[in-house]
Amino acid sequence: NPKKQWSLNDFEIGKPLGKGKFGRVYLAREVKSGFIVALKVIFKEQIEKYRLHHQLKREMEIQTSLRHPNVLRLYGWFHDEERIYLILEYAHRGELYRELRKTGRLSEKQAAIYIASLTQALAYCHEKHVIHRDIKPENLLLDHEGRLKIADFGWSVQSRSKRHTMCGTLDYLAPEMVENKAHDYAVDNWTLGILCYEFLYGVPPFEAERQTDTFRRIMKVDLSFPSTPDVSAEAKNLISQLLVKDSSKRLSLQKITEHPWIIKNVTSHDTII
Ligand SMILES: Cc1cc(Nc2nc(/C=C/c3ccccc3)nc3cc(N4CCN(C)CC4)ccc23)n[nH]1
Repeated sequence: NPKKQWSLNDFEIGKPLGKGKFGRVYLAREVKSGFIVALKVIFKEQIEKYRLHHQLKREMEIQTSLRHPNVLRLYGWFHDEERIYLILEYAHRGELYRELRKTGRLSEKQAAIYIASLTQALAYCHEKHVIHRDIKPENLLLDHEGRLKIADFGWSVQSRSKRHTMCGTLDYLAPEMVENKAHDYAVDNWTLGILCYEFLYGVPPFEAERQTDTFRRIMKVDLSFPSTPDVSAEAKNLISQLLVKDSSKRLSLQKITEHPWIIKNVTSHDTII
């Protein structure tokens, strides 16, 4: 229940799942119910040192308010002297990018299912005036049914106006973000194009040795499709309609769900549950 005041005594802490910038994430079990969660522990001095108090507060408000099958739940939080604890939904199959590294790349059907799930999650976030801005494989988790969950709303913002803040690694950033220009919801549409390419080819489209080269390739939208693996024309068509420099010309989330490649590969039951 959301109003309960949680404390560390309510949980048995399990193995560490990963280490983020500001603390670690642990497997944990709520003692009374036996309910499994992921407990994200953040050190207050780290937050104060980088003056991220307001950003963390915003991440928590945003993630608490979002309820969608493809958005990782933030059930609640508590703090003690030195740390803040976020009680997060546990995704049993871990990080999507590890699956991507293991298999190299995904089948067109699997890639389309993930893109359709992400599109539905983003459409939900955008109607709640939330731009995620940092969708990348590291922020995508898989639950026990292999359903995709967007995690880590650290860089998302409640937005009614244009945003001007720099964030994230370059590979996934839209030109207007890389140029530090005003940007809006359409940055997430660009990122869907990046992810779709990476799901199918195993690497992001503008990858380069040095960040300056990635920057240049993004600004030029220097997009090319290798001859192998052999990727369908529909998939390339969708990617080409998302990786468009003019953000107003990118395919809308609605149009993505209606795209032939999505229709062909995703029967609705895969993503609706
Ligand atoms: C918030 C959250 C995480 C989570 N689940 C998992 N997170 C992370 C790695 C997490 C992490 C956290 C911070 C920084 C880096 C990684 N790794 C996981 C690895 C998992 N396994 C079980 C399945 N195995 C095949 C691979 C290892 C399962 C769940 C994981 N659910 N909810």
